[in-house]
Amino acid sequence: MISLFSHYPRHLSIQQVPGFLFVCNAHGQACVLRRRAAAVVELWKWGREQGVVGLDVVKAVVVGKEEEEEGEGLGLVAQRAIVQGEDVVSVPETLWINAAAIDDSVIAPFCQGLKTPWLRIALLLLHEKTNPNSRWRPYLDALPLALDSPLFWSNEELEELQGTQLLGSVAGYVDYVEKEFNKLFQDVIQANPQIFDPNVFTLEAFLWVFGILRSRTFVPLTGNDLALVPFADLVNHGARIREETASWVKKSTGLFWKAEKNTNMLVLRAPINFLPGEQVLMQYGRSKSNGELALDYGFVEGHSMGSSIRESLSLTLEISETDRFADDKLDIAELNGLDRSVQFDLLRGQGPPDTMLTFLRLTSLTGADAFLLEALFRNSVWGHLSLPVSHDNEEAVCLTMLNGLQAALAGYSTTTEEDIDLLDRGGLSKRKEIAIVIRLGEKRVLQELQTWFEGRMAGLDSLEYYAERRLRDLGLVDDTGSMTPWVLCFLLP
Ligand SMILES: C[S@@+](CC[C@H](N)C(=O)[O-])C[C@H]1O[C@@H](n2cnc3c(N)ncnc32)[C@H](O)[C@@H]1O
Repeated sequence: MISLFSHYPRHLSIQQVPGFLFVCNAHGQACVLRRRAAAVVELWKWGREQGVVGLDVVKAVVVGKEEEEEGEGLGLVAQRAIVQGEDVVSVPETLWINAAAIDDSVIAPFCQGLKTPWLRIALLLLHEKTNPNSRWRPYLDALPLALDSPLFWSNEELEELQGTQLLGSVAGYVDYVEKEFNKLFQDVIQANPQIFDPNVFTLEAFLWVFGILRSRTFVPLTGNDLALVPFADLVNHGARIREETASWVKKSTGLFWKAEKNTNMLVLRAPINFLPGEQVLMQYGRSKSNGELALDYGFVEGHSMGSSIRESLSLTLEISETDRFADDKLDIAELNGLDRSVQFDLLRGQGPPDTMLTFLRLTSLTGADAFLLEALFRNSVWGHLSLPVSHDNEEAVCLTMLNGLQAALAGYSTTTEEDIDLLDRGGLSKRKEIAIVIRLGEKRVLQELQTWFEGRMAGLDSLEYYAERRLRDLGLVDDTGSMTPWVLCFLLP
């Protein structure tokens, strides 16, 4: 038995807290943007005082129309021509919100046992947010309050994601944040209410910080070096940026013989040329799927972009524990760097990956083909499985996939045609459009796979299988598949 698709709850219960953290309607969005645009004036003043370089090269503005819910929020616009590779803005580490800032803060003693970098930063960010005299005040005032990642959608909005893998990921992320928060609440917050007001350090607030960190931090300031960098985090994503070179670059400045004067800078480097008045953009990740873009940043590259590279889906296949050959199959999988359960990333337009087909043949191996599982074949079996093994095995692979694909497609509440029609008609809210682009993309990948496996099923009789290949390798059949004359002589009475 193969478990094809991970099953996730279809309905989630994610509470949205009205008020200071989340303001979610279109009108609220416009107000928030106006407030943020005003806060940016103070931010620029603060940045100049604090030694940020390049604040005359770019200006922060509301991108698109303020009243438009669909906009990109704030963005950086070039005030003069900027050339590819130029250091646009450089922000000294003294302004970053990172591990070093925590060490300098009153909350440092409470963070000592905390291993997870984002939780430590969450504590600092929320602590500073409630401090009117915070040294990051102008930055904190310019941060968005509402985020469009599905982590922050209402249940009604999440309904639009019914059947999608993204919905499962949303549930997984919320669950993760909740577990981390509960532990932190017990170990740190509850025990120190004089420092961490339990009315401020709530699950909703942590989810907001989680969303802020996922949407505003970039390599190399991720993982253990996680840092929020004011100014540099105002750069938006440009689908047209094809360059893979990093736009966030960490630089050490100063004189090497005056080591104590050295300071780290985060440089926002131009990935391409920008004309005066053009928005300065970076590439958030060429290999990110629309699902990942939605989860991390709250936007997708829509179907109008005419590109399918963002349409993808992960498929988890596994060796059933009840399979009588499970141990041998697992042994072979492990010998080839895989596990009992393997996740495959499927991209639109690319068909099933070769490793997935090989793994599927392994999981489906049974009956007369099971001789390939014998120890004698242990080192060569993976190579044999990379090509069709037998009619029965290949048929089992196709049937398993087709059944799984059909079940997955049945989980969506709309058809591809309905989704395309909705997108073509337009007038959708930002979140609804994200949901439609996601479910359409997933369905297209699934349907493409369906077509591929149906085609394979129809052509089972014309495939070459292990037995024929073996005869050919031994020179017992020629390239056309006919028995060589001496074998025929031997076989004929
Ligand atoms: C690093 S911040 C960039 C600054 C942000 N626009 C702001 O208002 O503060 C990333 C966020 O900007 C928005 N964003 C960036 N690029 C976008 C794009 N191409 N389309 C829509 N929204 C975008 C998303 O809300 C994303 O989560």
